[in-house]
Amino acid sequence: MSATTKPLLEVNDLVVEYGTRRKPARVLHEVSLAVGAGECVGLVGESGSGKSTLGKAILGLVPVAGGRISFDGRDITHAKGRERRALASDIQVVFQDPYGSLDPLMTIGDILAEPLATAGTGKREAKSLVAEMLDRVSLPRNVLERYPSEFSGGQRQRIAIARALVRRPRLIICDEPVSALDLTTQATILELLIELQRDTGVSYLFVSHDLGVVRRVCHRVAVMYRGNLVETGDGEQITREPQHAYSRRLLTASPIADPAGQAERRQAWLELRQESAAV
Ligand SMILES: Nc1ncnc2c1ncn2[C@@H]1O[C@H](COP(=O)(O)OP(=O)(O)OP(=O)(O)O)[C@@H](O)[C@H]1O
Repeated sequence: MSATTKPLLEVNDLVVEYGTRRKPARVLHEVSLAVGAGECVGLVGESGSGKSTLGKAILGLVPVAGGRISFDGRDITHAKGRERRALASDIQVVFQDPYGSLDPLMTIGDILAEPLATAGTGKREAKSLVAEMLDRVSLPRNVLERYPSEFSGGQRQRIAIARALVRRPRLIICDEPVSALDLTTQATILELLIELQRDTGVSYLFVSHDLGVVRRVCHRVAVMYRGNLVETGDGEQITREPQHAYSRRLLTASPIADPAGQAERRQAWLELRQESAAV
């Protein structure tokens, strides 16, 4: 991160513990990570390494036992109540399971309008924002009266992405957003996420156990192992010369997908960052 561009999200020495006060189980050990404006940072690691817990801590869904989380220079580590609700305008999430994350009793129209109603957006403006989001995720307007059960996994994930985007957040935590989908659908959703980032400048913290997926969409990659962040770098570099033994193992287990595309995407982001620093 250059001195001229401050990261949008900064996590410093973050500690999260589950269990009880008497018998705490530490699952994040002083984790530090930064995500710049318009950047996609991938968080990879095996199951149980603490990736989702880090995402949840940023969203305020688990208590923080130590360290600090800042968003746009503001300390949000222990934000609660009104302050936390207001943060929903800036930080949103897309979960892994497009079947469980959409309320089956709500129409798509209501699902997409709900975050706007919570934010106090007027009905007319909400209607036009919802229509715009449907266009962005390539869904027709006639889905509004229908229910989640009428859609495929990929279509549901498009709806979940539209819902995350509708308040125009600056950061989306994507928690394994494609791992419940078949390979072809994975590819189209990843393309959609890349395109949306290019068009809106939103940042992503992209959680995945799949290094191949992360390399495809992310400018930088952070590797987690047993609650520790063991390595951060660009995907190219981690693939070429992994520093940590665990990264080497992760690499051996991952098919290498599109290294040229990843390098190109990182370069584009670096150029964008330089341009915005120069303004
Ligand atoms: N609510 C909870 N209570 C107690 N322990 C938990 C809780 N949630 C997660 N853990 C434990 O915390 C550790 C980290 O879990 P976490 O879900 O963050 O890992 P992960 O890397 O996201 O794994 P996965 O890829 O399987 O989702 C694991 O050991 C898990 O068992």
